[in-house]
Amino acid sequence: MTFSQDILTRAQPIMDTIMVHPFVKGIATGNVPDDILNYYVEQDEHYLKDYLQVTALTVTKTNDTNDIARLLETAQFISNESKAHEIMLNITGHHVENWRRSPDTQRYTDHMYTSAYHGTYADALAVLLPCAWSYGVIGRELVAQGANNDANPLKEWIEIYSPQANDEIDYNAWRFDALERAVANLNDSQKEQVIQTFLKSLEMEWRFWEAAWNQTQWRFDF
Ligand SMILES: Cc1ncc(CO)c(N)n1
Repeated sequence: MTFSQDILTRAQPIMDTIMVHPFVKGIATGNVPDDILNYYVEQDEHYLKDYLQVTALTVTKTNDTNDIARLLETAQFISNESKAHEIMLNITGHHVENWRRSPDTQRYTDHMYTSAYHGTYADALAVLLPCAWSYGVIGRELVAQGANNDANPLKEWIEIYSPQANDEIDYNAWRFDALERAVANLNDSQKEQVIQTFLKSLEMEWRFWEAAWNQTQWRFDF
């Protein structure tokens, strides 16, 4: 079994649970309460800013110029993500107000910074991967279910994240390929560390949906 296959096998139970999360099922039917969409977008604005910065940190951890170029290209996807946010905000009529970063968002972004800053190149790739990979799975599966129909106000949101037939590069395939190369010279315990980093990010993805669904906040105002 390759390293990527091992990761994907261990990721499956978490990914299956994300697919049946009420928020994700709500996206499939186009029914998500406004408060939940607003909370999600407000938190995702924080998240995506940090995602870009951690991508920049990851760039400094490799000397492979092709990987560097690809990482910089993935940062360009951020403009699509702004569109994804606009689709949700058009439904609710909300404008981003820079709400306080929630405990779950803080925990996820702290995990990203810590892994990328203190870890190897492989750790940095692994901490970023579940973000794009899990949304790619959501997009693909919702399109396969026909959820991107004209009656769904989140149709375009789904299509932003689903792989397109005319995509020139399969970035998630490249991400796993880069990770495979990055772990090639690591020993077994270092490899296990990389898998843990990936799976923790994937659980944080589940928590991100869950936090929005439950509108999780800090207990105190300070
Ligand atoms: C939390 C989170 N994970 C993944 C994505 C997809 O890039 C996103 N926009 N937000």
